[in-house]
Amino acid sequence: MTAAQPVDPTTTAAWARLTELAGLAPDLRGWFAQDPGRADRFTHDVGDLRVDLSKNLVTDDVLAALLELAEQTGVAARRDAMLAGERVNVTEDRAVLHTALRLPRDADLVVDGQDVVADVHEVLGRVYAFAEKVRSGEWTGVTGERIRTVVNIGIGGSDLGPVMAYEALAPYHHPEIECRFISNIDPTDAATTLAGLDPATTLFIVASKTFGTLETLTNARLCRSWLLDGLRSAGALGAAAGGEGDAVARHFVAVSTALDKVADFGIDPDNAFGFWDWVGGRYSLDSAIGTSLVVAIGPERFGELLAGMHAVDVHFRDAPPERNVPLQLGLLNVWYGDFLGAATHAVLPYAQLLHRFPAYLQQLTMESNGKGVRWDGSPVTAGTGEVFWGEPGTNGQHAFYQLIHQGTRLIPADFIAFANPAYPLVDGDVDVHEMFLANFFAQTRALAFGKTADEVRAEGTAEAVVPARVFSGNRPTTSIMAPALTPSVLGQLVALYEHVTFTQGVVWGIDSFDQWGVELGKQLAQELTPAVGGDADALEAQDASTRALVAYYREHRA
Ligand SMILES: O=P(O)(O)OC[C@H]1O[C@H](O)[C@H](O)[C@@H](O)[C@@H]1O
Repeated sequence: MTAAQPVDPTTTAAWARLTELAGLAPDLRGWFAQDPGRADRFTHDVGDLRVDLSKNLVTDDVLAALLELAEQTGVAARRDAMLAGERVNVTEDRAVLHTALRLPRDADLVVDGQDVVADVHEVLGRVYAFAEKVRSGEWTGVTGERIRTVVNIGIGGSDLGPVMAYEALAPYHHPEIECRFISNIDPTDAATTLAGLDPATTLFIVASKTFGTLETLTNARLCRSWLLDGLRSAGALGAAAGGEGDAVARHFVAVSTALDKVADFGIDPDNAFGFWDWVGGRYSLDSAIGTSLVVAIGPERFGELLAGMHAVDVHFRDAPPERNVPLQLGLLNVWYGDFLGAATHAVLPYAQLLHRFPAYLQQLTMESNGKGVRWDGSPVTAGTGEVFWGEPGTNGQHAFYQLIHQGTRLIPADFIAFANPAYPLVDGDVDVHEMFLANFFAQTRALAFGKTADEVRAEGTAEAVVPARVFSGNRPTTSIMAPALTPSVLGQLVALYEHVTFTQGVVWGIDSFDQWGVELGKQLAQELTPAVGGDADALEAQDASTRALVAYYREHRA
């Protein structure tokens, strides 16, 4: 079964009610002053995450209307359809089962007669066995030396998730193995990432769901040449019994749903780890796409990441709407985007280790919900897909927070922080992490409650400067805290945002699991390649601007 027709959210009674409520002026100062239970009532736990929604621009009435909107647009029914393996990815006619990747071994899920749980755990077992061999040094390169560097070659979902999680879990890395990541087709990426590496101790993981992505296959070929040239000039290629083939077999593994193409590339199918078309690229960190991460942190820790994700899946499935955190966060995003005019959403981790988390979320949220048609092909009826962006605190404070505090645009922000630092350091007798957290608490407070003109005057400020120093407040934030950034907590955060994204998509009637919008550029790049290379006819077929740009390139290249 595919999905029911999307409901037009703007025709629901809840939408009408929300439109009315959007006309009321927000008043976080007043709401907190009059309602001592507000912080408590708007704070929920999901797994190890404490999520405080109370500094959002919502009243009980708004929240109730948002929950009605979810009901009237069928969020729960579609969630259940997704979890059961129905083909909710309508435009690609596929099931959407990233949640199956973290089901425990004894769970039950049969889709189209296929035992999905058994399939998932079979591949997981192979990935774990491979990772253990690399970690223990049993897996060697052609010269018999252990692997010291793992280079993941992938892009989009085959890069952003693994990089983000590798960076986030630095304290859990194997001490003798470093992972690096090549994604961009800019040759600088391969050149700088490979610089200083020893081919004899380097292992490549070519990660591509389709195994047809130009960037990844080009980079994989560059790396293969680098490997073979390096081994040859070190006189090491002769050590490989099978010559080049054996070297590639010892130094290249692949992750893909297209195992036939992996074999065509020359990678031994025994060294390939599969996954399934029901895993979207941006939802694939917890599939074999995470192999580099498994090598880095080990199977046990990766298992904790999966368990953390599963805990949030269970919450999303079972928690009642009044306590369902991903559901409420998704609805809040709809509230800000469609009723209060927000076009962007900041994600501000107060954890340096999460420095790639906003970039990861950009693909998850924007490739999922940046759509103008609904899953039945009709145009969307409301604004969709806000721009996600962010940087770790406190760096952002000294850069763009000015605009969040005093600018004319509403920017809802998620603040993420941990009670325990990854690296506790003291400056004299000051705990630096405490200083860091004080900034997190201060920012969310300043944004919510601002500073009135009278408060500014009371500090003795000259009248002419008072307006510039006033903070309006009523700038919404969600605070997410956890005891520490463990693999489980990272998994919880990822699953949380996956379900936030899903919720928004359903309200808008969007297929959050296709990405047709990336295709045109890819197609035109292929068409343009001959023109860039000097083919006059191909150049002639271009528009005037593109012709001139290509001509500029050809005139100026060295
Ligand atoms: O994993 P691959 O098949 O190589 O795809 C890599 C990426 O490129 C595509 O164009 C999509 O936009 C992404 O969703 C995908 O993650």
